Amino acid sequence: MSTPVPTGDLFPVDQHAADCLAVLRPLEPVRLPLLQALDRVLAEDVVATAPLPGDDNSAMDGYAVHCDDVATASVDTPVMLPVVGDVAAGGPDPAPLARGTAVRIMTGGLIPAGADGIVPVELTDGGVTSVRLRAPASPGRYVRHAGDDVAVGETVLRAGARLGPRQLSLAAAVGRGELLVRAVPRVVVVSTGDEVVEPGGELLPGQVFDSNGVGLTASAAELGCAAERVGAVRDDAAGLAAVIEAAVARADVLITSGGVSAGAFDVVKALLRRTGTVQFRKVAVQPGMPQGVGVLGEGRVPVYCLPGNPVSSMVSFEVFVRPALRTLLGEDQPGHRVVRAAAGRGWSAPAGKRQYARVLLRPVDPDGHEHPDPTVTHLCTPVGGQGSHLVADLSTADALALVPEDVTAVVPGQVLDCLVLGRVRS
Ligand SMILES: Nc1nc2c(c(=O)[nH]1)N[C@H]1C(S)=C(S)[C@@H](COP(=O)(O)OP(=O)(O)OC[C@H]3O[C@@H](n4cnc5c(N)ncnc54)[C@H](O)[C@@H]3O)O[C@H]1N2
Ligand code: MOO
Repeated sequence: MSTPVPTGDLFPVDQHAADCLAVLRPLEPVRLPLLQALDRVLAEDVVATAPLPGDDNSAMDGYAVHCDDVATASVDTPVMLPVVGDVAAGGPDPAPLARGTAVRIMTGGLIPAGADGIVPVELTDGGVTSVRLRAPASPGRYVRHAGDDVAVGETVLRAGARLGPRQLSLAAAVGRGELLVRAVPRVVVVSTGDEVVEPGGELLPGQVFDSNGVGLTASAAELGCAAERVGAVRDDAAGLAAVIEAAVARADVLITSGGVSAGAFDVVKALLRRTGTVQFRKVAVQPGMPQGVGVLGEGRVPVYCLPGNPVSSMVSFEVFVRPALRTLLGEDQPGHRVVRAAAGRGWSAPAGKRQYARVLLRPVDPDGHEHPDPTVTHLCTPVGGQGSHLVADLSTADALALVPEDVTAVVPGQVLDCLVLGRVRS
């Protein structure tokens, strides 16, 4: 892990983000039948071993002809040709077509050698032994050539692609029955705190529902991880140690919330610091200053210890954990989706910390007159409140506006990079 560069006594945001990636180890990929690979991330390049289409074939039901034989055909002067056979899709290789003859051909049927055009059945009398053709054919028209779509040796899907229906269909079309895909990371989320209780019950004075556990687990699941929420664990070192040990045994990634600041009962920090493999630090970020990162157990399972304040835990996930999980998922572009937005109004930011302000986005005027810089696509305005406990305002936000460490006041019109929140998949 990297050595801190001084930012006062705060740890630089980018170094913490780099450490969050450095603790990852790639998971073994698995080979799955196509339909089980839906929504998974491809772990291999898929290369076509045959052209697509595989052969020259007809795009229409009609008649395969020599174009020269029907050059004069029209409604008033139809051309009659003997029909020497039928070609169905999937049928045997047809015999070469002699001049002055036609074959009835179906969509997908192989073009006989010599034939260079198709007359669709609608422009004929549909004859079986002989056919009256009311229109000419032009060479190559309605013929789908071998390799039109995909050439032999072409890479049709690249490792890192998310496999949706169209990608699976393409894999099938080039002849694959199975694909090598990334394993689904098992993510276990452990909430901590004596005051934290199961959502849906009754609250006693001072208690809060486990909103962090729900939000973090849903965030990991939305990315495609197998996410499991462990209900709140009490601030008791022995109990927490047992829960964490069990979680590490079945997890590829462990996320904790709470217990990482300076309080007398911050057991996550107290317990995991003793392992020597988890670093706790105050990161130069708001919200989300207290953070832990490291590995646990013989399997060196990555662990991210996020602060308990609800907005801090969710923003920390977005900034630090989301890119790590997307990397583990094998996505080719695990970074944040960023839009550039001009501030609709000003607001204050803390000195020496990078602020991730919760903002609403709206697209700038599509005529482009609203902002002279064409890379600025949106306007951003802060949601009601920026406090680390304001989950209602967080839920309305579209993005996190990145306010650099040296900015203490965002002025109206200032251009900021904004990390778009919500489902963004490669
Ligand atoms: N003296 C100091 N106090 C604090 C500092 C500091 O540097 N010095 N840092 C502050 C900052 S910034 C943050 S963020 C919080 C982080 O605290 P912890 O990670 O130790 O979290 P807790 O103390 O356990 O809880 C904080 C807050 O969040 C509520 N909480 C906790 N877990 C959940 C949950 N699963 N669902 C919903 N809400 C939860 C908890 O009730 C507390 O209100 O520390 C500051 N203090
Ligand atoms: O840094 Mo804390 O995460 O703002 O409340």
